[in-house]
Amino acid sequence: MSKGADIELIHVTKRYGAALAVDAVSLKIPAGTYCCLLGPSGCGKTTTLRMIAGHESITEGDVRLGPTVVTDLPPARRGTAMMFQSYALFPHLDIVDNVAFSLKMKGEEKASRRAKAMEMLKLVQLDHLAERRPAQLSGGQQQRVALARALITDPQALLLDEPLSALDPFLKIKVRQELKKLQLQLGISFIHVTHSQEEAMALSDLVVVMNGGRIEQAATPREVFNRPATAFVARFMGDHNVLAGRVTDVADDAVTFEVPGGASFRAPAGPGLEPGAPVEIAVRTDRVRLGAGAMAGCGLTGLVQNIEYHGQKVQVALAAPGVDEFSVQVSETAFFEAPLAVGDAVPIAWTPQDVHILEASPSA
Ligand SMILES: Nc1ncnc2c1ncn2[C@@H]1O[C@H](COP(=O)(O)OP(=O)(O)OP(=O)(O)O)[C@@H](O)[C@H]1O
Repeated sequence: MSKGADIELIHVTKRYGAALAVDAVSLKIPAGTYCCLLGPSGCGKTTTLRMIAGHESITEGDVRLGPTVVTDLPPARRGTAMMFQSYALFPHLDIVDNVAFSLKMKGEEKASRRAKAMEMLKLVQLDHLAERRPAQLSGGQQQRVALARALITDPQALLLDEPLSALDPFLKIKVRQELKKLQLQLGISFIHVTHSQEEAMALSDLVVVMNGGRIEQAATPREVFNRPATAFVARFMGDHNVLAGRVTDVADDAVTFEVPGGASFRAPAGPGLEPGAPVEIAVRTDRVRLGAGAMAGCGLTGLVQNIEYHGQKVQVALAAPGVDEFSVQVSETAFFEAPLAVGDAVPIAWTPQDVHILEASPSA
């Protein structure tokens, strides 16, 4: 059982003068969820997080935590806690006093607040460094102090703004695992802002992909990866080819569509797919077959532009008529059974089941 509360955003909008930073965003984050707000720079994810925390006023709409509308409450009275990107530790205080600071502000007496701070430091495995100052800790350790300091207020949700961005790649993965473990242990929601799709996929129960102040898709990592709602999501998550074409034929269970270069493909039928309708599709780069392994019928031939060796996989970039960029991921074994070179012309194919039809973007 989770002790946290559901968080709900109801048509939340933020304007800075004439600029619309967040545009009528509605989202429900069930209690006990690891949620990542994911998107490119400027998409409104930090502003959304800050509005949940109460560090930014809400122009229109409401934020609810459990049964309480917290829209007009100050940060300390919302039941949320925020961990800042910079960690914002006090350099002149030792680690215990840094963690205990918010309890001091509430007037809690010294022995009791230091005891609670030590408990929090144990939780993040830093109790052995309690007497040190922030400057005497590594980046990863400072980050754990910041975590302990946010958690000491016993929040119903923890808000994290790019918590891993200052760490080196090795530490990033280690701390990421610790964050996930801590969230499961505490049972409260963590809402984590990141521009890294890899980070969001690794951590989340719920990935919220934002673009231009709006939500493009909010779903599990698997759903977002396998069934990206829009071309933006497919491109942002990566490992997908996005093709634009036009429907040429509609049967009961399948449609045929054509890309500008003349190649035509079949895909599962769907609503709104009338003859002549423009359509955008996504095909995972690891579902495409090349060369002798490619089935007949697609009629697309690609010219190899670039080959990158990635260890387990080899990434082949191709150009084809009517298709600007096309990327295929081949297993190392398959690639070296029939190696390709830059300049080779090679048949490309995939099955209709691997074609995913995309919707129009809400921010388009
Ligand atoms: N205080 C402000 N005044 C005016 N515009 C702002 C302010 N803060 C943010 N914005 C604008 O609002 C939009 C959303 O900003 P926000 O910081 O939420 O984006 P973000 O997705 O978190 O980006 P990043 O990854 O770069 O932090 C941007 O266009 C930004 O320029």
